[in-house]
Amino acid sequence: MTKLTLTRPDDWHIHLRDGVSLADTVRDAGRYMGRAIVMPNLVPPITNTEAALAYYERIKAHSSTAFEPLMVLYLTDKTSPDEIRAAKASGKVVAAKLYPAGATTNSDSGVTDVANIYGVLKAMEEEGLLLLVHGEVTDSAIDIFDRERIFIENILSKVVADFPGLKIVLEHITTKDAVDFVMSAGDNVGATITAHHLLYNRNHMLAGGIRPHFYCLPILKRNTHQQALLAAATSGSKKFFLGTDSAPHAKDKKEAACGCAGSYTAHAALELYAEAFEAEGKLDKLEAFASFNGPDFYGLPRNSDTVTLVKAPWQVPESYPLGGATVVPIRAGETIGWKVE
Ligand SMILES: NC(=O)N[C@@H](CC(=O)O)C(=O)O
Ligand SMILES: [Zn+2]
Ligand SMILES: [Zn+2]
Repeated sequence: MTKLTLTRPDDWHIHLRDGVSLADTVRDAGRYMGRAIVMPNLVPPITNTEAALAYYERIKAHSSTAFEPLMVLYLTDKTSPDEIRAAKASGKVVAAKLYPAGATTNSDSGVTDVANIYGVLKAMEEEGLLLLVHGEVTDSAIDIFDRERIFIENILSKVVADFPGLKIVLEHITTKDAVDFVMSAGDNVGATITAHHLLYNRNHMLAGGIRPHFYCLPILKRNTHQQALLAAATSGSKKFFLGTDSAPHAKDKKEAACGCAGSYTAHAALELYAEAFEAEGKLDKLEAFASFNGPDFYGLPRNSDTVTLVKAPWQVPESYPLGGATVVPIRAGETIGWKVE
């Protein structure tokens, strides 16, 4: 196949950052994505509706296309059920995000114990606001490669059991354990999968030299987990959908003795997913994953126009501008086989 037309996709998990970076991140995200779930882990985080609406306007000011940001509240130990009701009433906030405190980039104000947000989760269940989850435990005694599995076993399984009416997205899943958990849960539990977790495993990051641009959280796992993610994404199951977790950090913050977590893929998101699906012989399943399953899960309409991917290899630049700095994208200096027309 050399040409593939699909319903316009959406990105159900992206980091657009703020300030001087917005012009660059919004341009990349808005090239062909119809909508994007915009992560709230700014400094300071988006913890209330007023901040979410102000952030929405800042994003829109940089968008020359119909690109529509879908806003997310950042849950803390102090979030109130009233804030959830205000968020829902705004019409712009569609979800709230659980970051276990300390689990990832800018998560210090996150939730220290899910018991602290049970009243909030109840309100979300009643209001129909989705719960998005960074699914990793933060216990320093737990091996970093086990943190997603243990989170599912010890925390998420209980939340799912206690709130059967709450729609939950386990974000950026990285393990066979997560695939199995989501598959065995009810229709109210789904998951996003990144392009980089489909294309790479921890060997790409660590064998033959350490490659900091592959370092993201949850961390790339072994090949058997990558295979489970590929099988899930291309299975046709409605539970799995596109969320790039494109998470830019300036080049010097990545290429450092203690580098930041996050990989940039918004320059070529659909193109990278197409490669992964093609390698599996499952390009016919890309449209459901990229354009149908996300809106269906969120209860939003599918986009009505299309985008076309063509087989036209191109070389990715060594870096892209990011505010006054630069970001090194996934596949920098190398070739990608597909291009969106
Ligand atoms: N994925 C990452 O490694 N980093 C994200 C945060 C996140 O999504 O966990 C970021 O904001 O940089
Ligand atoms: Zn995360
Ligand atoms: Zn993320």
